[in-house]
Amino acid sequence: MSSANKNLSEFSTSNLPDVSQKKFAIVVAEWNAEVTEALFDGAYKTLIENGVKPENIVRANVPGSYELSFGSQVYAQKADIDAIIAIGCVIQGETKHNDYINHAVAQGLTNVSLKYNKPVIFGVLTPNNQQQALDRAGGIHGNKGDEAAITAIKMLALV
Ligand SMILES: Nc1c(NC[C@H](O)[C@H](O)[C@H](O)CO)[nH]c(=O)[nH]c1=O
Ligand SMILES: CC(=O)[C@@H](O)COP(=O)(O)O
Repeated sequence: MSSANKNLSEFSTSNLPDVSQKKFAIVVAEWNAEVTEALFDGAYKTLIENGVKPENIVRANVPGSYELSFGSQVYAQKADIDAIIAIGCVIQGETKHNDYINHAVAQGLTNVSLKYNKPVIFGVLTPNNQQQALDRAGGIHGNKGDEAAITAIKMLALV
């Protein structure tokens, strides 16, 4: 389906669970920081807007998206962390390097989530170019960070 001129991050905030006592870790890749900082800002803002207390949000940085799996695992094994949001942006280059990163981090985050029985949200953009990334980090297609935060909250209704 074409994504032209659509906000790809539209979501419902009805029937969200009470997360006033829930603690979130946001793990942020430093590669493409202009994009990942915008995604983090969106995720943080959305968590707060939907009932999460500032003191219950912890942030950690990792060098690149490939390291998001390990960074997320560090927090998933902490008893007081209820959900993890992994933020990254992997922009296609000349080689297949981005494909390997994307597949590794998608599978890695899934593995962490299942191993520790906690929501680990895939807040990683995989654009073909910088503009596509900016469009999805507060641009014409919304902010994937907002979407990742709502997803984390919704998943806590299950556990
Ligand atoms: N090119 C991008 C990278 N590359 C770095 C890797 O994520 C990783 O840190 C390195 O391979 C060492 O393990 N990372 C991104 O997040 N985004 C990119 O566009
Ligand atoms: C996705 C990346 O790691 C990127 O820096 C790789 O670029 P290239 O495929 O041109 O080496």
